[in-house]
Amino acid sequence: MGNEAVRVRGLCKRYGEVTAVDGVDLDIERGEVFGILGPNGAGKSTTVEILQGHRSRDGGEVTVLGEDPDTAGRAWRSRVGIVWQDESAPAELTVRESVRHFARYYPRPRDPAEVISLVGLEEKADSRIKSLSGGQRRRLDVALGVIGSPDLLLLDEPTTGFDPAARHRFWDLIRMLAREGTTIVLTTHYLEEAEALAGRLAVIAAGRVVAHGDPATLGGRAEDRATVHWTDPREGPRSTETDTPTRTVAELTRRFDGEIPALRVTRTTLEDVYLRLIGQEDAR
Ligand SMILES: Nc1ncnc2c1ncn2[C@@H]1O[C@H](COP(=O)(O)OP(=O)(O)OP(=O)(O)O)[C@@H](O)[C@H]1O
Repeated sequence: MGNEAVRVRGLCKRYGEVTAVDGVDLDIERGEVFGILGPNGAGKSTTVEILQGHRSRDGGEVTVLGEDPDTAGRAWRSRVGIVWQDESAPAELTVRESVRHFARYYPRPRDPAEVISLVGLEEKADSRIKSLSGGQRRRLDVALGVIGSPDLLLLDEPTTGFDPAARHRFWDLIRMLAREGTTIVLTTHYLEEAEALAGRLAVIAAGRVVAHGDPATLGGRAEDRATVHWTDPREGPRSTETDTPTRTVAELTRRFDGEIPALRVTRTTLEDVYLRLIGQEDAR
């Protein structure tokens, strides 16, 4: 076994007539932050649940931290942190009680107070879970996912319902865990989140990987032309596509003899590329 945290070959999963996962291959290195994108119903959660060992598969090979999640035991489970789409910690417990409770399941847990602070729930530490807002509840889910100092953290839509500040705090937490060497696999519908966190991404549509790579070059993004936008005092807003935006800006600088009104240079966003990839799939 090499440096791989996750190796998946030809993964298939059916629910009755529905083929949810249809031949997925994934290679995720130890220490990577790996993002899985895709539309609703693409098969992302099913794939992550299979990696977690919480769902059986109909075909293919899966190795997670060197073991098959279908047969791996307690020691393996303690090395894999999970953030569910809907966690069900007992509603009557307080935040602090539940984090301490879950810490006891692990051989080398983090400090519960530290984890509560890392997810920004200090002020709610003594509140009962049932009194938390949706976003606070989700932050608790993240706390329960990281309390065991996992080697691999599997997060299914971890920031759904987070306000912008909580999302940025979560990103800081993920970056800290990544620096410590934790491998992180997360699904998300927020493309700026994928771009902020993931070193590599896979886009899944209709149960298949339709593209994978780093966010900067995914789907040919790096080869796309730039667009230079400016406002001409007589003609109004103008823009031009170009392979040489620096030259275009230099020409405009000469034309305007200095400052170019309302200058902007844009490139294809990850969202543009994603929608293009998904659009191609829809057209099939
Ligand atoms: N327990 C289940 N029983 C039957 N069908 C299921 C079950 N779970 C998922 N499916 C179906 O499998 C397909 C993939 O679902 P999955 O939840 O893996 O998608 P997803 O990419 O995570 O979607 P979302 O972004 O909406 O969370 C969908 O068509 C879904 O309806």
